Amino acid sequence: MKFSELGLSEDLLTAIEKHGYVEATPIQEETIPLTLKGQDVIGQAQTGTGKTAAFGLPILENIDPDGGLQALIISPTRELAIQTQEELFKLGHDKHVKVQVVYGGADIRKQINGLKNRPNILVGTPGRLLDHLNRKTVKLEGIKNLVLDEADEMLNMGFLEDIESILKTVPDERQTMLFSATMPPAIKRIGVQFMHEPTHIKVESKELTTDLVDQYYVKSKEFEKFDVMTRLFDVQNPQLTIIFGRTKRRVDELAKGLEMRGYRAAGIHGDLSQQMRMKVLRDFKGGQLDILVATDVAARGLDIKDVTHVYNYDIPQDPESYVHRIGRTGRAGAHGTSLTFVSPSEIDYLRDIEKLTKKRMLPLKPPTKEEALAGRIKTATEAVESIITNTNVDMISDQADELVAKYDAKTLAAALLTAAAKPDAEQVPVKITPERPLPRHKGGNGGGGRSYSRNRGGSGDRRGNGGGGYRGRREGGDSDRRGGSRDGERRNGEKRYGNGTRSNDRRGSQSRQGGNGGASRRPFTISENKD
Ligand SMILES: Nc1ncnc2c1ncn2[C@@H]1O[C@H](COP(=O)(O)OP(=O)(O)OP(=O)(O)O)[C@@H](O)[C@H]1O
Repeated sequence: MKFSELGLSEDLLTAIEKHGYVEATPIQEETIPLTLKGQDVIGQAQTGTGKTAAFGLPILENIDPDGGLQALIISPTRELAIQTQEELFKLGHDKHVKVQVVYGGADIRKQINGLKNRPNILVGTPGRLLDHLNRKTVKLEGIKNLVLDEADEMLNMGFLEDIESILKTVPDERQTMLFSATMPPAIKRIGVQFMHEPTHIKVESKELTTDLVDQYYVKSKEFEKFDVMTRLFDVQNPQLTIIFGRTKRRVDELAKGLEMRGYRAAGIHGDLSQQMRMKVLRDFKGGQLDILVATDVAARGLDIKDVTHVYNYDIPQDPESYVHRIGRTGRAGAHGTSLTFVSPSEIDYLRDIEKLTKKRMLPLKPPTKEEALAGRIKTATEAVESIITNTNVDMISDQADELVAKYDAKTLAAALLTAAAKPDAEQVPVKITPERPLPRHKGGNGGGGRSYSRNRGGSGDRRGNGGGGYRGRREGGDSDRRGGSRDGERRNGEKRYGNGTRSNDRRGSQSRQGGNGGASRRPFTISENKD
């Protein structure tokens, strides 16, 4: 359906067109007319289907740019808050709508100065919003529209108290919107208490996850996982990848290990400074990194273009988390692949996920060393071909002549391929501290039977609670349940193989431009439904 049929004004329709949107997505089509009328809405649709614009456009439509603060959007993570601010700013630019973002880990004085400019829409994370409320640097009495983005996350026990405190200061006569791809019934019941006769719009689809993502799993023992993963990289040749780990320590170690093996990788989690978090994300978006290793801090809402693969190095404890993690790929019509490692004792968790998503993951056999090497050489061959295309022979003609006089063509080609393939990289020892597998649980609960008790877990160690209470989170949305993070371990991706140029790096720019269309992603072995 065209946006022009949804009741939006010319100003916004022009902005939407500039933004490159042609047709409204189903969630936009169904919710925009209702929200324009002022109704409370729970909007549920698959990841990457445009929920931000679904709640953002009606808000922008009704904003009076001279009317001060009228809308509040609460986000679970800083990065998501920033992203939402940016999107609404762009869409509302022609209408001169002022959109500000406040989040933890950033200079509060700058935010206070910004707030003096009387924004119309405020996007924020709960902790920092509360901070501003306590300092009286923000007043919410003019709020007409309230959005809890990633609503189930916002209403889980880690955030609920903060949300309740914030909502006490927002007028009751407001429009409230909850949006998420997942909405467990127990959480929805909590949310409804903050709403007035809401309509639940659930974009019906057979599955909860988008069918644009091919979902695989690999059975693997804890100590084998790292090598299996890098072998999978060799055969799959992923272009832009997010790896999710369970703890901050895990994320640090994986990022470091990948760098040691020559990959351009960096980690992101809640113990890093906000500056570092933003730098890592910027580098990933800008092509300076090929692999982002993350805790669940990056699982919700982040919209990064062209992520081709999501790897769950650790299977998530709750099925909803899986939906959001793999939803970082397969967005806005693009295609993606996800792969989840599962230890033999964690298989019940996998089945729980499948019950929630109503989709089977396909089992995948770990590639052998030989298959991995073949994958590396294939990628290296493509890299060499690209180097040849871009080589200016005249520039190093004399040295080239010398080499040609000394060696035969095959030796030269093999040397070039070896340099590009770095077959020794797999030998670089990488030690990843073993994590205990998730506690066994009997008779999968299908994602519906967890108790959303009011225990507030904070950021402590949640392991071993057997999935009883929903996990607790603090600002930053980091679900890390254990400490042990090591700040600043991230190193420059080129260090280890530093004498090569970046374009010589097989994980480098070549692999990003290559556009291999998935052809080189295929050759890995699929053994159908062994479990
Ligand atoms: N009507 C549209 N046409 C084309 N692209 C769109 C449209 N609406 C949104 N998009 C784009 O689709 C991508 C995903 O949108 P968005 O981030 O809002 O998804 P989401 O449903 O909120 O996902 P998640 O559940 O992961 O938060 C964004 O890049 C956005 O700009």
